[in-house]
Amino acid sequence: MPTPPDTSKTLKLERYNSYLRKFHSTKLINASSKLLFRATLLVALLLILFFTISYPPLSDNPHHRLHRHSLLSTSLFSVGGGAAWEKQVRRSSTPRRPNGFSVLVTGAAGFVGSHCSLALKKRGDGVLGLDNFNDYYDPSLKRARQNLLKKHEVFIVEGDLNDAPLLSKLFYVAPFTHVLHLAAQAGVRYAMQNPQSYIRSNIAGFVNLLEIAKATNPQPAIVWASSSSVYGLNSENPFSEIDRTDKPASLYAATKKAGEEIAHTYNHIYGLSLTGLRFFTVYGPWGRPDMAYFFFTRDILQGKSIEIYKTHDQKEVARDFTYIDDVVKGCLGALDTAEKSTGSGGKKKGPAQLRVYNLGNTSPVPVGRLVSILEGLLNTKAKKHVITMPRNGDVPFTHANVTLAHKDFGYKPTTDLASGLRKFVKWYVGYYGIQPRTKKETQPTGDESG
Ligand SMILES: O=C(O)[C@H]1O[C@H](OP(=O)(O)OP(=O)(O)OC[C@H]2O[C@@H](n3ccc(=O)[nH]c3=O)[C@H](O)[C@@H]2O)[C@H](O)[C@@H](O)[C@H]1O
Repeated sequence: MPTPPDTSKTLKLERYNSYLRKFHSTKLINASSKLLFRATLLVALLLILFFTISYPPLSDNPHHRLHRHSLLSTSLFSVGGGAAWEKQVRRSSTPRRPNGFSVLVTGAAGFVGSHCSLALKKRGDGVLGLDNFNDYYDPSLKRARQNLLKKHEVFIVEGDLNDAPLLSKLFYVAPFTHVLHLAAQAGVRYAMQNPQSYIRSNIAGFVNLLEIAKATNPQPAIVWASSSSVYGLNSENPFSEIDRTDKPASLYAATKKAGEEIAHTYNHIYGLSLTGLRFFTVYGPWGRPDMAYFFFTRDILQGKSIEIYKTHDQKEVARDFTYIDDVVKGCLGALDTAEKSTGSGGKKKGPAQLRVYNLGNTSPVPVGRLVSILEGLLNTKAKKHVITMPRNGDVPFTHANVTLAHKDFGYKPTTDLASGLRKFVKWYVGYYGIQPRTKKETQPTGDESG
């Protein structure tokens, strides 16, 4: 019988191989588990880091518990410009003086907005600007104002009042104590060309801002720009805050009047502290090119004719022109005396302050006189064309009684039209690089009337 083959060696070898296979697969599993564990840990750490930078703990920022919910529910972590952007928002809005304010200034690249932002920043308040840089007038002027503010460390976020996620994010990132709401569609006559823009900015945008502000915790106090135009066809003289304002002459005026009523509602339901300021034809350096004193200056210098309105009963049209520095003092006075809102997170806790003030110059000047002052300052005779005021929403005259603003925060305008226009013209020729004309160069031209 043949001897059976010796399998003991083969068996041993197989057992050994199987042991080796088991050993290697266990090692492989261990290694991949370790790798998976480390990767998970890294991702977790990165996530923690991201949320810590983007959203400080609520205990650090009690301002917006509600907004955390809305931000999460609508996936708004991506709103704004990331961590560096948020840092800029925080830095700009943080006050540098003890008990300083943190103010959101809407319309910060605008005329009144840029002046107020600088004044607040200079005294140590935190200021964050918001502006949509629309092209109602030359946006390069708004960019120039933005650059000026940047030099003074005021950051302007580019965005629209109607952008609720953006506003929520700003209120979440920066605990504003105050809002100075100056963003608006301005201009009386333009309302006939583009009525919807007045509804979008002055009504829908304002309501959007109030909706966000009322939901914050604590709510900010709000000071906002109303207008002398709310007096409309009022015939009381001078205009006092207790006079009727139910006869607006333009859609612009109607939207500002609507703003005052909307302010009443948010004060009544939610306890928001609201102060409306009725500005009277504000003028000065860095002003608005759509306003008469500004484009009269441009047209006089370019030798173009200008139209001076007279009333339907052949009287001169007059305005209570108010110099920007006086208005800025009024805005800061209103902010300083604004009481805290009483509501929190959308619930009213008690009665809150609701105010309206005239901010005018108390001294109306006919438009013809304004033109004479400009002619003197520019050493140039204007080509005047006097016409009956078109039916464009203009009112014949404005005249402010400022007793209330004086009593409550010491408002006292100190700049007459001639001194204010001198400062404006100095800025204008400097900004546009115009060589001032000497008396000899002046070309006398006859006044044209029509
Ligand atoms: O107080 C306000 O609440 C408003 O003030 C400003 O409106 P107004 O007082 O109408 O200023 P502005 O247009 O400069 O006309 C000045 C004068 O020139 C007359 N005017 C105007 C144009 C023209 O071609 N000829 C002319 O005689 C005109 O009849 C008027 O008498 C802001 O623009 C407005 O946004 C709002 O803030």
